[in-house]
Amino acid sequence: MRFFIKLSEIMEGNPSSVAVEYGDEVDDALNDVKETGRDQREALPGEPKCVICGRYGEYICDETDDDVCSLECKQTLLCRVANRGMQVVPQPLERLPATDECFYVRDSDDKSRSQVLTSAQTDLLRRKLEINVKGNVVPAPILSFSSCNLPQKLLQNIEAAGYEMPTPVQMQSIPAALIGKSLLVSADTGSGKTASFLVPVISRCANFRNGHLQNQKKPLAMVLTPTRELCIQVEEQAKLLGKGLPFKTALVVGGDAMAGQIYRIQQGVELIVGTPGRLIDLLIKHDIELDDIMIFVLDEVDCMLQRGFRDQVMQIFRALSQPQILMYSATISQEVEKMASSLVKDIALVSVGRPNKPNKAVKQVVIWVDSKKKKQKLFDILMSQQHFMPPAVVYVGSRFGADLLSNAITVTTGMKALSIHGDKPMKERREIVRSFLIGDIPVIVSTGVLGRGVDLLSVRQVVVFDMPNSIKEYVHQIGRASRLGEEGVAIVFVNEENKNLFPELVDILKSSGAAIPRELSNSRYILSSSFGKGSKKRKH
Ligand SMILES: Nc1ncnc2c1ncn2[C@@H]1O[C@H](COP(=O)(O)OP(=O)(O)OP(=O)(O)O)[C@@H](O)[C@H]1O
Repeated sequence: MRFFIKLSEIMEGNPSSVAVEYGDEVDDALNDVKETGRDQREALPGEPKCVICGRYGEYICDETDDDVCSLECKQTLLCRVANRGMQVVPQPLERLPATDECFYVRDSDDKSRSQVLTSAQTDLLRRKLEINVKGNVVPAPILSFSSCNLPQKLLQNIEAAGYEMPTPVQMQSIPAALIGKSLLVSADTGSGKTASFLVPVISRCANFRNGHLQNQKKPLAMVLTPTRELCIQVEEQAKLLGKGLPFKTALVVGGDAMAGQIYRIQQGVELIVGTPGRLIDLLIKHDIELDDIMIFVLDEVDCMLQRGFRDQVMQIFRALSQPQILMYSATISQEVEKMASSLVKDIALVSVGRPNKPNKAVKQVVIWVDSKKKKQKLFDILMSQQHFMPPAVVYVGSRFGADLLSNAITVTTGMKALSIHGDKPMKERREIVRSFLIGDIPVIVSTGVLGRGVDLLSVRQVVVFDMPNSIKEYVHQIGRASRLGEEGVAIVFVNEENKNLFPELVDILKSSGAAIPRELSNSRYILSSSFGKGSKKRKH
């Protein structure tokens, strides 16, 4: 059984006969291939076993010759192999995996420049990469960074960053954003959304500057994010990708002196990255001209359009002259879709993978534990050689709680743990994140400030000590345990106090194939919520 689709056939073949190859069988056979390990049966004695999960190894992975039970386990296998540094991509532009987020088309020669997909090929490619698109005139996904006329220097910077191939969300949103489309994009945590807006922002800004010689350089693009930490990270990545181009950035966040930020903007920058509060402050107190802003990015858009941020974001938006808007998150509700569509006419909606669901690469281990026993349970985990995988982030619900818990960890386990939250000065927050990222601190206890967007590269374990207020935030928090499909673990403490989240949490756990603690599945809050779907709900 051959376990791949040949991209060369998408590219060259007659669209009506594009073959998805599973041995000699075509299309229909696709339905028979097990998507996940859960769809597969146990192996009978003497039968091959999946090298990942041990179920019936019905298929042979072409790239490694190992037995696997499903597309999901094949993906996991390929990720592992890739992480071990083995070359598993067989031929440039030859093979495209069925649902493999971390296994992309390699851009190794110039062939891709001339390749234009027909609409049938585009549909097939989108189906394979789980890309859904709604809206008019959305270009086909790109197969390589070099296929969309990016400035040469930007291509070099992308390569220097180690990005060999675009991820699926980049494949679709980069070409669409480059032609000026406004987009609402949802894709998994850790799937490369940041570069998917930075690449077009940098390209469009650099091209504009090269084409318009002006003395006064007003900002051309603005990215808003909900936290200072995320702004810092986005600006750093923008600098890296924009190096050597006419592309300067300014960071506008609270906690840093405003004078320096204004000075920098007045010297002429292309991109402002900031939090809404500080930006409004700056706009009210100082004369910053925003009329040249042509791209407005809302990262973590669902959070940015929530009460709390929405008014500030709208105030900033109204100060701009109808820019292209790019909006991104791993969690986008219908309400956000409606709000986004009302902001801008002719918006395109792009979603990659399973919207609003946790990243499949994060294993969720949910433990029922009473509030009074949570600390001890956490200490047990941190002191267990088997279960502790530093560096780890522990998420709590309050600033005070973060301080108390980090002290308690240090006292009880002897391990260095620090807290991070909104009451700490900016300088200290920067230093804490830096020490954590370079491995000086094995455990960081955080409120929501590190819950969304931040790319904590080496983190493979998070502990959700206090469940956040919504399942959306939960999806983002546990998403810190995996980047680009690498496997991670989220240990999650739940108890009766989180009852308002039980129905959604159980749905999420079921859809991820995670074990559900007995107390949770037997809870009357679950039983009553699933009782007679469509009939009236009981009131508690
Ligand atoms: N094409 C690529 N090739 C290799 N690595 C990439 C590529 N694109 C992005 N990355 C890396 O993948 C990691 C995750 O990307 P990023 O932080 O943008 O994810 P995200 O989708 O914004 O996640 P989240 O929703 O959690 O914010 C980063 O370390 C980034 O540098």
